[in-house]
Amino acid sequence: KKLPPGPTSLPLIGNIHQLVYYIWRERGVVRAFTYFRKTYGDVFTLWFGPIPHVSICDYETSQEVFVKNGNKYKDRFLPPVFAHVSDNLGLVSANGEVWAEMRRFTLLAFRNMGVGRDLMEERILDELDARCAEIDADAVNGKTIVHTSDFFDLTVGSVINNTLVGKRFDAHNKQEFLELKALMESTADLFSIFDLSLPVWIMKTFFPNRYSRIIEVQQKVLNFVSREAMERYNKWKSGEYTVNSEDPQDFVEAYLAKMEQEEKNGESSLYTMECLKHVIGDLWFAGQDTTSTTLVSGFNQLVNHPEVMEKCKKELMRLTENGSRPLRLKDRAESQYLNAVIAEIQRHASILSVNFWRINHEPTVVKGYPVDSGSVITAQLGALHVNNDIFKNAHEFYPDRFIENEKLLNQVIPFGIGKRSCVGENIARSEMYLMIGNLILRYDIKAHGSLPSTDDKLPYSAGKLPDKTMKLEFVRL
Ligand code: HEM
Repeated sequence: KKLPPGPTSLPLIGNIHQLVYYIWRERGVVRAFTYFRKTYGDVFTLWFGPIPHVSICDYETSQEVFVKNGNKYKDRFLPPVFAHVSDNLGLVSANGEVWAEMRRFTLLAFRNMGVGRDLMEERILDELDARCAEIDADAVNGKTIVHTSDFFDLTVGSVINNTLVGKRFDAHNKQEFLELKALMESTADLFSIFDLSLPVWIMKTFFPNRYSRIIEVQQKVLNFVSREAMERYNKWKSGEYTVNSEDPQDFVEAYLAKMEQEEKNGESSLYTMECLKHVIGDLWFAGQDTTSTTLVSGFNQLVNHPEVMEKCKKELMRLTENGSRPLRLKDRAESQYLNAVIAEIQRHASILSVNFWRINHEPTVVKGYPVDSGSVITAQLGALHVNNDIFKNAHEFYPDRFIENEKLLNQVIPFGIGKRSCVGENIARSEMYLMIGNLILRYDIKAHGSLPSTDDKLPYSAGKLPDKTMKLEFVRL
């Protein structure tokens, strides 16, 4: 096989033994990738059993491969059990026509719902106002103590739910959110490395109980997350509810409007309720924990760097005439320091230590190396964000690096790159800007008790996890 360089592989197991060894020696997955990058260059190959995985650890090559030649790398490479469970429906785990159609539709629906602009801004600010009212009501001697992770989980979950099915979570239906969150988390414990590598027929034949449990939990999650969409669909079919196709108020209404239109045209359609269940599940799953985790990781950094928060506050006070109005998305052009702080938060949070894989169906060339078809390829975002050649003293939390060199901002790509990059990027960027900015503007914020750790709590796994034990003290200004 023609492939970029990498450690010598063994038959059957490939480089798995070296990978395990270097993850252990370097004390983490991202550090092991950094070791391979330094040894073999920005593009290297690791064989996971019989399949070669090409990792790209620099921005320029990622841009060349996934943007300029993006059409060649559109398909996700999925563990067999994932492909089986998703049945090629939805967004994250679908490929081909279904994925392309659902992605196009989702981006259009988000745009029509005002994502990145005024309408979405209102939704986020309303949510934040409601949560801040709770903080203020709970204040004792002017101070409120809040569990950071619970706070952002609910705030972000509420924005997503409101966008998807038009319902926010508050004190009355918080239990519903907690149930959904617990269900989502139960799927994370469902798959071991072992399950991910087995062909489905082996699983069905030799581990039928495990197989049934995976299917059962997946169905339970999808049914729960899409229950309101199903209710509305049934009401629409029985004539109890009319779809507002001119101005859909949420994602489900936009989808039902599309179904109605396709039904009228009398063509066979990809827009089925089964597919909607998967799309909603994917948007919920990919959108809630990612954003909330980034915000928690960000506030862990901020309370450890009060001087950064102070500098932000000064900038935001100036932009909002001393806090007499909320910070808005239109302020982004003027808030260079807050923009730099968010970029530095995302660079450190960089939630995927191992990014999703794509498959190349035809022979290509990557950074001058020929790559045969059938390889698996990805931009390793975690390793890319700690590259000391690009981000000097990468381990330091130093937002000013982006003020000193604005071009560095482009090199931070936490939402991935190219055709399969994050569809929720604009929502997440709006949430982070408005939530971080307006909280700093409204409150003096400190850690309650000892300062949180800024280390990754799961360095040996595919995803990063910040210290989620921290509580924040809010004092209204
Ligand atoms: C800070 C928050 C977020 C981060 C860091 C993040 C990061 C990512 C990354 C790295 C990918 C994979 C890109 C690739 O394969 O190259 C992705 C995909 C995706 N994200 Fe996000 N995401 C965030 C928020 C959201 C939100 C708010 C939503 C939904 C509203 C969302 C929905 C999705 C979906 C559906 C995909 C799959 C896209 C596809 O396969 O075409 N994400 N995200």
